[in-house]
Amino acid sequence: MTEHIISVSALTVKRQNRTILDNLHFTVGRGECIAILGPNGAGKSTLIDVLLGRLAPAQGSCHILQQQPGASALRQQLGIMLQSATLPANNTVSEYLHLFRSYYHKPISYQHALQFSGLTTAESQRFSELSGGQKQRLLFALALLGDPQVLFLDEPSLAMDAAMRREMWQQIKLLKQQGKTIVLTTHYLEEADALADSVFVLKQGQFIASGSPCALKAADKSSRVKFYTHTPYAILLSLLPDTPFTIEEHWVSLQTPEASQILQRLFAAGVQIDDLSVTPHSLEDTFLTLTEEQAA
Ligand SMILES: Nc1ncnc2c1ncn2[C@@H]1O[C@H](COP(=O)(O)OP(=O)(O)OP(=O)(O)O)[C@@H](O)[C@H]1O
Repeated sequence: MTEHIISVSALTVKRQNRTILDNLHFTVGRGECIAILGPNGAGKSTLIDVLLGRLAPAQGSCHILQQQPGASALRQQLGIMLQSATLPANNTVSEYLHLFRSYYHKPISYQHALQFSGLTTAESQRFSELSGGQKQRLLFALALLGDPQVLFLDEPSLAMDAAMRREMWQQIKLLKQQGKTIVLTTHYLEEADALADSVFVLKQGQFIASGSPCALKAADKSSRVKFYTHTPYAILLSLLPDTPFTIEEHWVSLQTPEASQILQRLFAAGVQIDDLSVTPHSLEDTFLTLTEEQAA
């Protein structure tokens, strides 16, 4: 049986009598990574606040390693990297790593932490002298210092360039293999696709979809079709009465589960099509479809 490191049941959170999280259920096993996705204001930070014991639920329960959120026994077991975190400007990378190591009973080695930070050549730089991405990398390394069982990563790769982001993804994958349980919130859907075993899409405090990134993408079978044509808008509209499409400088874009039927119809009507591309959905498309469907 899977060991549940995190279990959340019937969780409801209210602020000023307004329901912010509504009857959420989920579990996370050892070595699993879940990604919480959702548009602005969906309730992601609120959920993290509850899991960290900073906010009490109105109803339901949360347990992390069989403890209530906020329990002192959990402190050494959790690694937390929050989007809002910052550090005083004048201390160096090396000073921060030494200082934060001293907070833990069984910290990872200084060298190992430095490796996680990716700042081996910037050990003596002050926090204020680091780039946005380097600051994030340092905060990531600090979250790992106590060799935690559970990691909370809130927008971890914000401000990172593609190379730095991919390097951090590799490290997160290794941490999963070592059995760390990870709760990730991110706006980079590619990040959720690369790292998460399960994705939970939050909208107005409720999960509107959940599953593996593959399952979510497979459930949404539509593809994105794009082509170049000089056929007038009115003719395209008459051929595609039920398919929403956009046209911009002769480029037509549409999203449909029936790409081949639609293209056959256009070809049969003699529509001249150039530079055709039909691409399967990315997790981002699926996410947008889901959140737009709910809004509609
Ligand atoms: N301190 C607060 N008091 C009252 N309402 C709040 C408070 N903090 C957040 N909210 C409300 O709770 C809802 C969820 O906010 P939350 O910050 O959890 O969303 P989010 O998904 O993290 O958004 P974002 O992606 O923009 O960070 C929003 O409607 C927000 O206005």
